[in-house]
Amino acid sequence: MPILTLKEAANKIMVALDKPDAAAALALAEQLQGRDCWMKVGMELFYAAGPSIVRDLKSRGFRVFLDLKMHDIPNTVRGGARSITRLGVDLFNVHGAGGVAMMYAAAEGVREAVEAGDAQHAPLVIAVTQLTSTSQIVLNKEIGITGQLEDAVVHYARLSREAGLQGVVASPLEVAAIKAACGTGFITVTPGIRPRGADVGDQSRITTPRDAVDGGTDYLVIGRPITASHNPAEALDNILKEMIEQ
Ligand SMILES: O=c1ccn([C@@H]2O[C@H](COP(=O)(O)O)[C@@H](O)[C@H]2O)c(=O)[nH]1
Repeated sequence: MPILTLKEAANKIMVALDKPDAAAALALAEQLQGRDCWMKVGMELFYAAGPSIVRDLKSRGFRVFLDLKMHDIPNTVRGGARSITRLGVDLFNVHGAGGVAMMYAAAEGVREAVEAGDAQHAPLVIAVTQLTSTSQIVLNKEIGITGQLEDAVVHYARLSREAGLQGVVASPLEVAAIKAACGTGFITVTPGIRPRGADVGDQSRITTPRDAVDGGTDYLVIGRPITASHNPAEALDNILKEMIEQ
């Protein structure tokens, strides 16, 4: 794996701003300003703060991943994708379990918003494969999908590529298999990142930041190891240091 510069490493980090309101999220984002990382806005923050949080983060120079994991009938997802595209986010996601027609509708919604002149750029659209909190046992015994978890992830990755999406959300452990199946340019966005000794919490399929980089992932989604730290900027800097160490 080629050694990364500090800027390249920071560009790969998406900080999960899982905060209860805009004030808390922006206070945290400001502590991390100047480091070139992305901000990920998920359900907790978006449902509390609304679309203005995207504009607030964009105006501070951050790239924004809107992580709302749409999963609905194709017509509804198409409309959702149009609205999200108008917001100016850089990346958003849908659930691969919605199927090819639903994922295709998301991509269509993006095109429609851009062609109508409602958006300055087209966001990337990616699909969630299997949540990183899902274990092999839960997949087989509870959700009822048989076979290996990695195969289920690769199956969704193939479907999302077929639907014209640009990548997937998966664990760093599945990156090699996804790239082998869908090509190296197919984007992998990987939560389930835990620095050595960090609390695993509800995640199941995890690696360290360094192992994720060495495994070839494009983006590392990191929440609590940074956001729950008493010094988030220092926690992020330590992760960056680990990612670029020779
Ligand atoms: O499969 C998935 C999809 C999304 N996430 C999101 O990533 C972050 C991870 O936060 P941590 O605190 O580092 O666990 C969180 O916002 C999830 O909603 C995921 O973990 N797994």
